[in-house]
Amino acid sequence: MVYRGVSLKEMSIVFIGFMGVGKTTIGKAVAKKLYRDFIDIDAEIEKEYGMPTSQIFNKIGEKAFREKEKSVITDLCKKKMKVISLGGGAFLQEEIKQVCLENCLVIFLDLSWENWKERISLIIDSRPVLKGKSLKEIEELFYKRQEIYADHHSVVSTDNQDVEDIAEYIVESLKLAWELYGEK
Ligand SMILES: Nc1ncnc2c1ncn2[C@@H]1O[C@H](COP(=O)(O)OP(=O)(O)OP(=O)(O)O)[C@@H](O)[C@H]1O
Ligand SMILES: O=C(O)C1=C[C@@H](O)[C@@H](O)[C@H](O)C1
Ligand SMILES: [Mg+2]
Repeated sequence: MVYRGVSLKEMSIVFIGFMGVGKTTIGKAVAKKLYRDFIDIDAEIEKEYGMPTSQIFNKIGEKAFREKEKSVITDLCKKKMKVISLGGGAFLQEEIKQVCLENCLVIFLDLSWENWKERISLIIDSRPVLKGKSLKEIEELFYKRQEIYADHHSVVSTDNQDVEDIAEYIVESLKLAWELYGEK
């Protein structure tokens, strides 16, 4: 399969999903196993502004963050052979969704609410969107956000599995797809 001159095997892989499901952690592990460059979109934005996401939200505002998120993703997802982890809110923007689905293999990392809420203390301080929200409000956001992740090429359930096992499963699935549908 070749699309716009890019073979299935060359296509960049994009991870999507709610905050804290493990896009950055798993993306990094998958990139290492595939000997590919890893790009974390939040880290790219933070590098450009020279400050962490919470400060960008506080000092410059969410609107500017979202604009930067769109331009960074639009540029980077056209590159080949990368593993790219998006921020949890990136797919709120239709343009981002379209450009990723057209140029990359989009993998949705799915985690149940029951498993997700065990992880809250690990991420609450660094995710401005969660700050000041009650557990009930976060649960509502969690379920509402599932709609934006519904458009993807593949889904991987990550409940009760460690990072290494998930990354290994993804790499093996990719190799099978490349073998079955890749050009000879
Ligand atoms: N499979 C896993 N099992 C246990 N802990 C995990 C797993 N995957 C990720 N974590 C932990 O959960 C936390 C959040 O992971 P990570 O930063 O990768 O999430 P994310 O999806 O990139 O979030 P965001 O959308 O906010 O960027 C980290 O502390 C990470 O170590
Ligand atoms: O889900 C979200 O809206 C966000 C997730 C993070 O990855 C960051 O992109 C930022 O904190 C916003
Ligand atoms: Mg991340």
